[in-house]
Amino acid sequence: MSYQENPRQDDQASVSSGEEALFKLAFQPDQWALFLDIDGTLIDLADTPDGIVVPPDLPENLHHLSTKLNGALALVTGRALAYADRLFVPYTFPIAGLHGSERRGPSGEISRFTPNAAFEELKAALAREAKQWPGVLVEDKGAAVAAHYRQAPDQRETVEAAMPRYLDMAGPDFTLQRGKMVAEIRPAQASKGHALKAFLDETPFNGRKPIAIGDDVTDEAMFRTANRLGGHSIRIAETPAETEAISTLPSTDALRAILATLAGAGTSNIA
Ligand SMILES: O=P(O)(O)OC[C@H]1O[C@H](O[C@H]2O[C@H](CO)[C@@H](O)[C@H](O)[C@H]2O)[C@H](O)[C@@H](O)[C@@H]1O
Ligand SMILES: [Mg+2]
Repeated sequence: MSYQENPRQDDQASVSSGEEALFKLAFQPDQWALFLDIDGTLIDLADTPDGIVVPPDLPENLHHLSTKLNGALALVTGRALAYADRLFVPYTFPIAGLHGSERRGPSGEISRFTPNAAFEELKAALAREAKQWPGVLVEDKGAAVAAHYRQAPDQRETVEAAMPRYLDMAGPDFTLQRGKMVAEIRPAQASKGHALKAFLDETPFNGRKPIAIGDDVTDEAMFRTANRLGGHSIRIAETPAETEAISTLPSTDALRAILATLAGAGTSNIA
């Protein structure tokens, strides 16, 4: 397994940094909280949003790891909360969806942004126009809407040209979020960084230092927050990526292998 450090150091130092950061969970399970992005981090990317495959042992490994951290493990995703929940049945975790616009804390209480009727019309208009963009998929996520061009990279410019128009229609409560082969309009007031901080204000996350792991532009906000709070941040990146994450891991496989080890270690806690 190889790691890259940001800023780059020699390979051995990078390996130590990345692996050591995660193994802090094992040696100090009452001092750390884990924040995990989903697509491109826990789960391999696929051609379409619905094409992802959840590795069969992943939900249970996360459940065991969460138990060892006394529940201080949260998912922080751009997916809609309800969709993300379905990926990990029978387990549920504290979770932030739509890049932090909806959140279910450890108590089970859900807070979310509710768009007005005009946003429904906007989504319908985007879906209609996208029918003229061969291969582009529109994903209705409730309070957000994404236009995916992974299956039609030649449509990128068309999508990029159109989305600011839809953002204007959506108004100041919304922002344009870019991601991997996707542009989406989502509520502006939230971010993954704010979501991470909100979790840390609640039991059992409070008093712990965060480790945030992600793979995309939207995750940079939680990397910054984790770094600022004295925690650690790890970006999943097969190739060098511009990031504020303190270290990187080369693949979802590499991360899942470490999480599986952490999940399996010990009985009552990780140590
Ligand atoms: O914050 P995340 O959990 O990483 O979610 C980010 C977006 O993930 C999904 O889109 C991405 O993954 C798809 C499946 O692999 C892929 O086809 C697409 O190109 C990627 O952009 C999801 O569909 C989005 O709603 C999330 O915002
Ligand atoms: Mg991701």
